[in-house]
Amino acid sequence: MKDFWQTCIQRLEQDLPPQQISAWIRPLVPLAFDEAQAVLRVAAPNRFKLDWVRKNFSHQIESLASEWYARPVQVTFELAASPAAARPAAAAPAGLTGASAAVAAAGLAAAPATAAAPAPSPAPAAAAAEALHDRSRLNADLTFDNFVTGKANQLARAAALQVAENPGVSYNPLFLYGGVGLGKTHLIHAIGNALLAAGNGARVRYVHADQYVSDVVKAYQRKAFDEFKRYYHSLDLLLIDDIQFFAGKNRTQEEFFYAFEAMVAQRKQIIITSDTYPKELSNIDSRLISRFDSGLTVAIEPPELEMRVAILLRKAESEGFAMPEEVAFFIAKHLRSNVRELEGALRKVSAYARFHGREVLTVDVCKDALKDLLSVSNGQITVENIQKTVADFYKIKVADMYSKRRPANIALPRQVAMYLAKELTQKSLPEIGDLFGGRDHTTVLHAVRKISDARSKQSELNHALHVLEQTLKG
Ligand SMILES: Nc1ncnc2c1ncn2[C@@H]1O[C@H](COP(=O)(O)OP(=O)(O)OP(=O)(O)O)[C@@H](O)[C@H]1O
Repeated sequence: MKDFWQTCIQRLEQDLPPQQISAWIRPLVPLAFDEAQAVLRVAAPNRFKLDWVRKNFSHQIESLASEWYARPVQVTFELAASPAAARPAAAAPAGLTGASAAVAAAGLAAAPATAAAPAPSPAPAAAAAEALHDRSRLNADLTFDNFVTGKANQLARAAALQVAENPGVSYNPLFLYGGVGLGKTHLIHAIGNALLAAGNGARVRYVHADQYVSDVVKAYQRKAFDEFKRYYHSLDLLLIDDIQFFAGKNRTQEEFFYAFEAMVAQRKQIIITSDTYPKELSNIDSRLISRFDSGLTVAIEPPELEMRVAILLRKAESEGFAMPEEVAFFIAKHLRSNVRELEGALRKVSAYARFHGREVLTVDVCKDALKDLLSVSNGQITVENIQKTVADFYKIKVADMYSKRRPANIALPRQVAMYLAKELTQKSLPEIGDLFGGRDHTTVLHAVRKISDARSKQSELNHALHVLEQTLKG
């Protein structure tokens, strides 16, 4: 068993970052392998790690064990100091269920010394870890392990991992921005969860910007600003989601400014998410905007096709739902805007297949299940629609799209709209020119080339185009 465990760690080291190995895998202790039942018992040091490992790594460990023992092996996890781990295993202890009970009843070898000392349950360390976790308001399901990576988010993920490993040191603040449903919230929970799991008692708090605003209001009403300040300033990691909701909330912005200054001065980590990059935030104090931009600002882009397929396959697998690749490709080709939309589609397809008793999921079944979603996403995009959306986005008048005026603040949006018209509609260059106030087709061609070239070099323009495409595709 020891040989297996060593190999298992080595194999996991090839797939997982070192931080995850030291946080999750090394603290585990293999207790015994029951030959008759093909069950491997593994102890985790506290309840939090136990739940996490069971949820995120049991699958990988099980398949490695099955490979090693050349038959299907079940892995069960238990608390290291729990009576189950300590018992010499003559009879199943009360409260144990399923495989653990079977294993205990089957009579296993005595647990190793680390796990053998009888201890009162629950272990104090586990209780403390749980309490920290509850206070943090983190969702334990959102981890690095189940965050699918692709071109669209690899930078953001790398920065997030770096910050989770060296909080307060590498990038402070870390500012993540991107459109709806692209995984910003997921990623910041993953950072918080990783930090908690490292088990050094860090004080972590996730808060949505709206909640922070209402905390400020409550502190104001109760005249409890000192307490409010003490709490926020004492955190080691503050994760604040959707900061654009601070717009126009002056008192909130002021309080946040003080919290920000205090935390950064003490090398406490702040991570912020937003739907746009700092300079584009409206109604936010310029002092704050410059602070937001003073660490590392990274975009999360909408996922590309391959990544959308990978997300669908991964999510289907984790829900025990068999999805053929061609079905995943079909969904991913039609639903392009964000991950939340993909999750919704997956739920629909799986419910539909279950309801109609379809065991084998085909593209036709999928078309039926997603009829509504697909008709919306295939809705016609018109040049008029593009002109209006782009004008709103850049805060100019729609009439400027056809006018002959050429100041820079109008010329760029107009070129963007021409580019999108070429990309998203079937119209020819002369037809697009006509719709832009009777311009020549070479003007349109110039705009298309210019924007397409600029988008590959300027990440802000690229992001703006993604947002516009997402809006237009609904
Ligand atoms: N790369 C990814 N891998 C796996 N799941 C993802 C990924 N990106 C997003 N998700 C999932 O998609 C859903 C939406 O993501 P999330 O809530 O993090 O988006 P968001 O960017 O914070 O959006 P909003 O701005 O609307 O709050 C979540 O269930 C999340 O777990």
